[in-house]
Amino acid sequence: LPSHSLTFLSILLSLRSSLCLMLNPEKTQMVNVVIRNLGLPSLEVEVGGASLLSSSLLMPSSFLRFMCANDWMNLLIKTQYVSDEVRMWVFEEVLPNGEKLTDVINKTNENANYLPGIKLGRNVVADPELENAVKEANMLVFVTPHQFMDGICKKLKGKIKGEVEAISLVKGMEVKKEGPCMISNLISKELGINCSVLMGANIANEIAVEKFSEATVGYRESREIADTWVQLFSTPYFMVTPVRDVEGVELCGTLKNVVAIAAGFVDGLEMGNNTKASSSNEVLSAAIMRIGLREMKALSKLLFPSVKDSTFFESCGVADVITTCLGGRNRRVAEAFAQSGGKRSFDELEAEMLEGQKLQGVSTAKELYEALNHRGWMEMFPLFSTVHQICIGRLKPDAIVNYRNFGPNPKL
Ligand SMILES: NC(=O)c1ccc[n+]([C@@H]2O[C@H](COP(=O)([O-])OP(=O)(O)OC[C@H]3O[C@@H](n4cnc5c(N)ncnc54)[C@H](O)[C@@H]3O)[C@@H](O)[C@H]2O)c1
Ligand SMILES: O=P(O)(O)OC[C@H](O)CO
Repeated sequence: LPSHSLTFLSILLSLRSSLCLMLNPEKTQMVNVVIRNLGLPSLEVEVGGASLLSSSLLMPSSFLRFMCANDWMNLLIKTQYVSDEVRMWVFEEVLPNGEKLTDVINKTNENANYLPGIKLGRNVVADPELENAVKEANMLVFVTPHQFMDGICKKLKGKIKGEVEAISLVKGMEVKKEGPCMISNLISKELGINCSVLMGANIANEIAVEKFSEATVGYRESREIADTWVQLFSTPYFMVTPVRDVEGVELCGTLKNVVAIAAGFVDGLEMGNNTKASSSNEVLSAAIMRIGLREMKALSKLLFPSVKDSTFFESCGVADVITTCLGGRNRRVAEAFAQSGGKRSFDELEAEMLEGQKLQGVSTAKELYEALNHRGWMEMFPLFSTVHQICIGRLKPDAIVNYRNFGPNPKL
């Protein structure tokens, strides 16, 4: 698998193969949860055991569960430090040898599809039954490609009981008739529970090898809940900062994927050019990142006036834009798309290059385009709208460097 498949903390939420961690606070003094995105990265979480888990806000009972599927989630599942059973919801797949993915995980402690070579804790149990996996949960972590979240929430509706807190690592949005719906909102509305978010510059394969990185927890009201998530995910090499701005943090994680597609187009346009001048490419990439960040901030504040400027300087903001535009899957596949002159479709390239992992930026660009169109904001966001039009073949990839479209916009 491509190393970055770890899909970050989305681990916690992605449903490709979801996970549930069940921790018994009475037995657990210190819980270290290692989260791995699809292939490499791992995120270690230290939990102040009893004190954290017995927080009245979070856990009337004693179960912490992670619902995730793939990369990111699998990192979390490297829970050899968790004393009790860890249940992980896994989107069932049949491997080429005919075995079920969940059987293989339970037999070998390895996710052969999305995290090969990494031993999960012996207490990790892969569960293909979504409802069973979340039973008795009072902390839920969602990490799944955003396109599956609506279906997952519908299946879970009415099944989540009691005092439950959720956190979403999913970078993406749903567009409903009434406008864009952030995934944390979808979870809150469908399941009737509070949902925080965790976003940041987190390429799975780098986290897998425990390179230092940061993330931002966006919370709504309770600092106590935010601190609990921060404690849960923080490790010496994974620094988590709480910010009271759920929408701002989540929109950063969502919109940066569209900027990364634009950055990939720029890189792809250079391919085949023997005189490729890295300096000019860097200049162009920097321009795309700056323009993208400006559109991210402007749109976020238009949608939610409460969004804070300072959020864009957290890991979820400028850092994730840089990381994804330099090293993410969205950038890589968009580069291949531009190299083909737009002749190969994103679906084809995704299947060929990502081996089961899912691109977020292309569908988000479409959703964004619909939302901008619906509100009459298209002209205010030329980068966002150009990306979608290139993706569907209405414009050629080199439209991304039509700087006249991206000049100063007094409305932003
Ligand atoms: N990989 C990273 O580096 C990374 C980092 C940060 C955030 N994220 C975010 O995490 C989220 C999940 O991304 P990912 O990279 O872990 O996933 P992915 O892109 O690797 O997608 C594959 C996952 O989708 C699941 N899946 C496939 N079909 C499904 C279905 N019908 N229903 C439910 N699940 C299905 C598979 O089981 C597998 O776990 C995304 O929002 C992503 O933006 C990823
Ligand atoms: O590989 P990408 O493009 O999905 O990006 C992964 C993460 O979101 C980077 O923070």
